[in-house]
Amino acid sequence: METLSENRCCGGVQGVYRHESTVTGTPMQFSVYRPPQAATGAGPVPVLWWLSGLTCTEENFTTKAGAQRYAAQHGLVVVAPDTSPRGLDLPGEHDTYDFGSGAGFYVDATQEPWSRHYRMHSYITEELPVVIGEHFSVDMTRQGIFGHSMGGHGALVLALRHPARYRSVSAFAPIVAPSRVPWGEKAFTGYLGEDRAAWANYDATALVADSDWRTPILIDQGDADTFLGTQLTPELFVEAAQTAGVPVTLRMQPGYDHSYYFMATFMGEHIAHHARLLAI
Ligand SMILES: N[C@@H](CCC(=O)N[C@@H](CSC=O)C(=O)NCC(=O)O)C(=O)O
Repeated sequence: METLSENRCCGGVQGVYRHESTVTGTPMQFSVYRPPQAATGAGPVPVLWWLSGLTCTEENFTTKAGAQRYAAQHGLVVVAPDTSPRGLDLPGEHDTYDFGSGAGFYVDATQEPWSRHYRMHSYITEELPVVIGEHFSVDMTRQGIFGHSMGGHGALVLALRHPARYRSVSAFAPIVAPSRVPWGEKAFTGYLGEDRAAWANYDATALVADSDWRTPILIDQGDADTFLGTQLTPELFVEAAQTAGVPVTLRMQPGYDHSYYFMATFMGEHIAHHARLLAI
């Protein structure tokens, strides 16, 4: 692992790192915030994973979300991976903002030419945790996950598919039913193929219908978000969760849009939500 930068922040350290991923077959960058508690020798601290949305790298969350202050307050390491492999030039990979680079959708692609490199599900659940565990003082028995939009989709899917791994989950403006909206249909067709049966493994609304997840899920959604009705459809997830007995709170936030200004406003409440569940 190579250190690209480290800056003192809120009493801890905000770092950016790079490693060679065998899962994606590319170099991958990620950011890690270490709170002051991680430096005092007080013992390993819980890990909170952040998954970003379309067009993001590991940097957007680090510079725009204002999460470090709250992570420091609660003593959480926060890891933010990139949103796709980089450094490739697959056909069409860089042509549109919602597919290919910056748009890995947290799936393991099965379709050529994506299947060799676009394996973000395995990267985030298998390879990166090992790297984090080796290099940082973290308690891997206490992991939570949250994210935004495409990353909110990723957070919900990873938590529902790996309930023994993640103790807490929340999301900002998540794409909750990718199989049924244009962003998801485009990505899943490209990465997973035409057979929609294969899509259900990566669709939070399909997954929650058959889930025994029982810790509270927090979702914040701005009602002035221009993607709300067409791409995000949070009511579909809430309905399926309630039917399955999965506790979910959807907070419609008046006047807020899809931006990091919205997320920065409620970031403290999301991190407190995770800290409460990870303290158990
Ligand atoms: N360029 C696109 C929209 C891109 C966009 O809004 N990206 C969001 C995530 S959207 C869902 O995953 C984002 O987080 N952007 C980075 C940022 O720093 O704001 C369009 O114009 O429609």
